[in-house]
Amino acid sequence: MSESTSTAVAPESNPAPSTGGASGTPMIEAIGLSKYYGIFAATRDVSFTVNKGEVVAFLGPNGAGKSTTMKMLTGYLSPSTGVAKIAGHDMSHDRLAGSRNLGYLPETGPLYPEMTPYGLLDFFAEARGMNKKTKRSQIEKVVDLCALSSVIYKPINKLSKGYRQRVGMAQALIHEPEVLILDEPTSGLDPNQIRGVRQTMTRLGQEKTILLSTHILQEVTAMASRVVMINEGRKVYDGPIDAMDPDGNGLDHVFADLTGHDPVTGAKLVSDDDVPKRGQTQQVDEDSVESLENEILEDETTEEADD
Ligand SMILES: Nc1ncnc2c1ncn2[C@@H]1O[C@H](COP(=O)(O)OP(=O)(O)OP(=O)(O)O)[C@@H](O)[C@H]1O
Repeated sequence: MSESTSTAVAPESNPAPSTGGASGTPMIEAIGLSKYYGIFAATRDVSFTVNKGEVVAFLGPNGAGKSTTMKMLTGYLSPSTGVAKIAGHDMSHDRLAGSRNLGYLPETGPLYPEMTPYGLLDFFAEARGMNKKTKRSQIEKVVDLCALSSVIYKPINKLSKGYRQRVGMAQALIHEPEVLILDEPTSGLDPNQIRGVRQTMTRLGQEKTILLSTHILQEVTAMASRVVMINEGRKVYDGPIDAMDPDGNGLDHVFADLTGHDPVTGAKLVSDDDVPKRGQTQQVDEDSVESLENEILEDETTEEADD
């Protein structure tokens, strides 16, 4: 796995995408991604890059816009503005080529819950154009990797959440993609299942480029080397985990700080627009300052004339 090469500190409200180091090949690129539902912005101008071999945790509280960003990256949702690229392919215009390199685990788990894991994997392998022999060996491989052999012929909707999640993972891996986008892969699992998924991810992280969303902070240190964090649709941090907490207050504290919450009570402290971005000094709108100065000047001139 390559070292993280991103900048430690984030960004202004309208940042250029992080391009990583000179040798890094960008495999996942979010370039100014915004998604509007009416006037509500689910994400606002989100930009970041994940280079080949990186494992990046995509952090944020509930409703921050993680799934929306991931859906845009995978081509399941069209961005209102911005561009999503997988392995260099624009997912709005060249989704098929991008999808060849991509495995996606949606937050909702595998599609077609009435099928069996075997039926589902066979269906996706077929759709990916595999011949009989390749299909059989790929199914065996992912069933083994995701420890699914005991449930392979049971309907997916009768499986526990942990097994369903593993079926989703197997489906994402069936065509050996270089890039994995995993939306909360451990959500709703018990501690043993979480350990299992983390082990699988650690193994996969040796050779793949992974973006995984979570709001579990332990997950971050266990699996990723870098963090991209969003809050209420905006990117608030992009950098290595080590640089997130320079004062040693703990990741819980940093998470609260970056999302404008009290680190002790968890209560929301300020409106999103007032939450400072890490490394961002308060921006002064020079146009407003100038117009305010002009107004004051006009007032003073009028007063002088009145005198
Ligand atoms: N189709 C939609 N129409 C309107 N609003 C939506 C739609 N989809 C998502 N949203 C809103 O966009 C915001 C971001 O949602 P999103 O699911 O991306 O957040 P998330 O970070 O993945 O949250 P969670 O951790 O709870 O899964 C939320 O306020 C959500 O209610």
